[in-house]
Amino acid sequence: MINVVIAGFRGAMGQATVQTVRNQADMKLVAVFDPHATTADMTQLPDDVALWTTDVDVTAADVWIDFTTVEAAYHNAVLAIQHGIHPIIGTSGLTPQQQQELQQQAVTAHLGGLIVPNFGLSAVLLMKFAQEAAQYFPDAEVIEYHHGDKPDAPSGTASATAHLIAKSRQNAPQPTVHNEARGADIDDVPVHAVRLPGLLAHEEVLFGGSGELLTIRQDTMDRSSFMTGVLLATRKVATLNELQIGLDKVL
Ligand SMILES: NC(=O)C1=CN([C@@H]2O[C@H](COP(=O)(O)OP(=O)(O)OC[C@H]3O[C@@H](n4cnc5c(N)ncnc54)[C@H](OP(=O)(O)O)[C@@H]3O)[C@@H](O)[C@H]2O)C=CC1
Ligand SMILES: O=C(O)C1=N[C@H](C(=O)O)C[C@H](O)C1
Repeated sequence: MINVVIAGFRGAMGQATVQTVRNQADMKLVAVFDPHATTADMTQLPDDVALWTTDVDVTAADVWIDFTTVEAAYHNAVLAIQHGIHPIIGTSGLTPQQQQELQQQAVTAHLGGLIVPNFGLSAVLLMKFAQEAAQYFPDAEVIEYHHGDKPDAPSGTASATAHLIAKSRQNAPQPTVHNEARGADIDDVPVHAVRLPGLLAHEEVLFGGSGELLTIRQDTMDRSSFMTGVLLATRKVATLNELQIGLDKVL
């Protein structure tokens, strides 16, 4: 049995994850973590699910699934690692430095974990294909589209895609003139963020070559698409011996 704690259980992703975990025969939701929650927020959950509101409450679980905010996620991951709970961080927006610090803490604690920019298979494949395309088309731009409630920009997926493109391309790209209208500069990859009601989560990568264009696009229509990846990560995270980045590490 895999004992799971979910942080951010009242949010859109947290609620979907609570339902999904509770439907698995090999998983048990032992607790939810939210410093702002009260027992009144627990009405939908069975009596044997604990509410953890402070770090001293945190006791025993195998896996910590985090869908919170960028302000909370780093602290939550530290807490999980300190208590020997494998972290699966779905929350976006951790800086490369924060990710490296957490990786170092996991090494010290001899604990595996995952930081997952996107649990959806279409986005995981988009990142893989973008990495491959960047070897042949060094000139690339990322456009991500999300629902209007998303507070962070660019998305975690777009940042990860830009890092992977930069790592993969060997030739220097054409120099880009940077001004506000050219998007954020992530590893010399321009990244553009669109926020509109009606959207959920979508990403395009445009590669330009001499007289040709390649466009790779993925569309997330429903949050259920993330749940297969969440379950896969929950089942496999204990097999990792460090804090890895990307769902592909357990595919
Ligand atoms: N990796 C992936 O595939 C995906 C990642 N995400 C990411 O997941 C995160 C959450 O998204 P979403 O569910 O849409 O956002 P929501 O705003 O719906 O939910 C966030 C929740 O986090 C809670 N929260 C805030 N601070 C803490 C804390 N310190 N400890 C525990 N809970 C806390 C909030 O509760 P309160 O009201 O009390 O503040 C809220 O319920 C975002 O970063 C998003 O980008 C989203 C989709 C897929
Ligand atoms: O906030 C969201 O909705 C999403 N966040 C993640 C991100 O920032 O990349 C994953 C997905 O795009 C949905």
